[in-house]
Amino acid sequence: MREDRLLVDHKPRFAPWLVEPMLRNRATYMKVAVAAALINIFALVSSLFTMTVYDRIVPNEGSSSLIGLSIGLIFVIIFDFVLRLLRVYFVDIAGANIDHDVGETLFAHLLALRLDQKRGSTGTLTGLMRELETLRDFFASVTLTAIIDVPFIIVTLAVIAMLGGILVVLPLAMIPVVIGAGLLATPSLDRLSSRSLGDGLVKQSVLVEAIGSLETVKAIGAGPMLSRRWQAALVSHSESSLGQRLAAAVPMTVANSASTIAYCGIIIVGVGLLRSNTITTGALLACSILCGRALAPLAQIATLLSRLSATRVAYRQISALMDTPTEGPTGDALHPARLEGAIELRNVGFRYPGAPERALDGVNLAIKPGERVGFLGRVGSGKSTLARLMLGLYEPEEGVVMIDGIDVRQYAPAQLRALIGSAMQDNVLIAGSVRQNICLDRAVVDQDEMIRAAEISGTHRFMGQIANGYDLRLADRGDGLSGGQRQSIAIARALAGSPPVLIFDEPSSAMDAQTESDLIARLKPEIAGKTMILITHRTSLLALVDRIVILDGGKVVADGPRDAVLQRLARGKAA
Ligand SMILES: Nc1ncnc2c1ncn2[C@@H]1O[C@H](COP(=O)(O)OP(=O)(O)OP(=O)(O)O)[C@@H](O)[C@H]1O
Repeated sequence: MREDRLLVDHKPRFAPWLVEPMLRNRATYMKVAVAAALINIFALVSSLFTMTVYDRIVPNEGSSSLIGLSIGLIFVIIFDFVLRLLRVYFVDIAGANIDHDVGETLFAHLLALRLDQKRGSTGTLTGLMRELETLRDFFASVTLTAIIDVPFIIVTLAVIAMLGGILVVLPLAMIPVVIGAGLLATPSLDRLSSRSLGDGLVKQSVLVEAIGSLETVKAIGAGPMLSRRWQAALVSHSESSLGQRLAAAVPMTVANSASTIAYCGIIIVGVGLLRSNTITTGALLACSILCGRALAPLAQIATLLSRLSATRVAYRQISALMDTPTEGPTGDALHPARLEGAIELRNVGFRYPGAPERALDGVNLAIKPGERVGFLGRVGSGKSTLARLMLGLYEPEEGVVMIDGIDVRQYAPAQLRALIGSAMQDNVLIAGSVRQNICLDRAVVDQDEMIRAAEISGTHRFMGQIANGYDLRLADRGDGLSGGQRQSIAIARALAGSPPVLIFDEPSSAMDAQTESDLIARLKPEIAGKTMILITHRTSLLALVDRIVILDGGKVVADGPRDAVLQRLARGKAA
């Protein structure tokens, strides 16, 4: 038997992404527990005060004792007030810390997600991230301290038994009723919370789609279709939310009614005991006050149970996201300081998740350091896919992609991509200034380097002439700039820092002929000695390359020196 078979795959019951931040805050939660314990003790004190006043002070008209007791009680009330504030403060601090730590881990995980493992639309993923708030609300809620109050139910009941004897049966009998109602409601609450979350995610995804592409939605008249989707999502979400709230109200209402029944029962039975002189008036009053105190945590537990369902559903969803594999090797990743720029694909086959056909099939290519290769091919022939595999954004299903003779999967993804300047087809810009979009907070890109890259790409022409041009804030995804301007900034971003490998996917598709030919002239000296992958439909750009590869249906159908391949293409067309 192989050794690794002997190892049991131990999966912790509670995920470390949540447990570790909670443990880090245990000192704060301890303070909350101490405050809650003292609040419970003070609650006992105030009921004993009532009993003492009725039984000892009222019959004896002892004014000095009453003044003494009142002063003592004032101190208790002040302490109780301060402790209650502190309890809220500490719970809030712990909740905020947990929210911060979990949020950070989750965002880092989201950025490292393997693209082939990404499930759901952008809206669904953003909705899922919002579930963090449900977790935070739970850990930052004072209701959570009801758990600490639970052991004090026994203490309070013991005091009721001491003062009122048989009267303790009444609150005691209500405990299973409240717990039973809570337990009965839990399965439906779980189901409804889960449905409500799912409906909320659908709503979010319609919203993100509509807002993200508002211009297109209006231009193509997709508004009515999206409105119908939005209506359906609204109806479904409000139905499930209503059900969730109703199911949560049942145990809470049962807890309130149980408390009233126990209180009235204590008064009715207590009057009988009073007549038979079994208890004193003070004891009866103290018992009625304590009955409310004993059952209050149960009402809070009922509230907690409803929150717990929503929290459990959010936890499961976030856990599923956290369990999604991230990119990069499982062992120690390679962090190369520089790259030579050799790229090799050996028998590479690739299929997008769920796609019926392979996007790449049996691709073999060897690109030497400093070689500049143009990729041509029809729409959907696999050119962009090839670039994505070189960047390690996707892993091949078959074969291997190597950079400098090392499988791309062995590199730390962020480090590899820092050494490859890429301008992909959709050249999305990030909200922020033009400077931020070019520099991306990289230490290697200072102001001079930014301007150098911007001059080559042509960005300096339109940004350098506006006052504060580089600090011009771009809206979401670079809206507000023309397609060609966005492409120019994306090229500057790729060139900044002078990476040894460049991958350009249709870099000039939105540029006019003059802008493009100026760009080609400025790029020529810049790309000397660098490995370049240039995907294009424009023959003018081929002036930058010395070799051409043609793809068709995910396969290499031609590969050779630029002029020879172009001649063959021209002959083929002429024939
Ligand atoms: N994210 C994706 N998920 C599923 N299939 C995809 C995805 N991206 C591309 N494809 C499919 O993979 C195939 C190759 O696409 P690719 O984008 O590599 O083509 P291309 O040669 O770059 O095309 P174009 O010239 O239009 O940019 C196509 O059939 C396409 O439908």
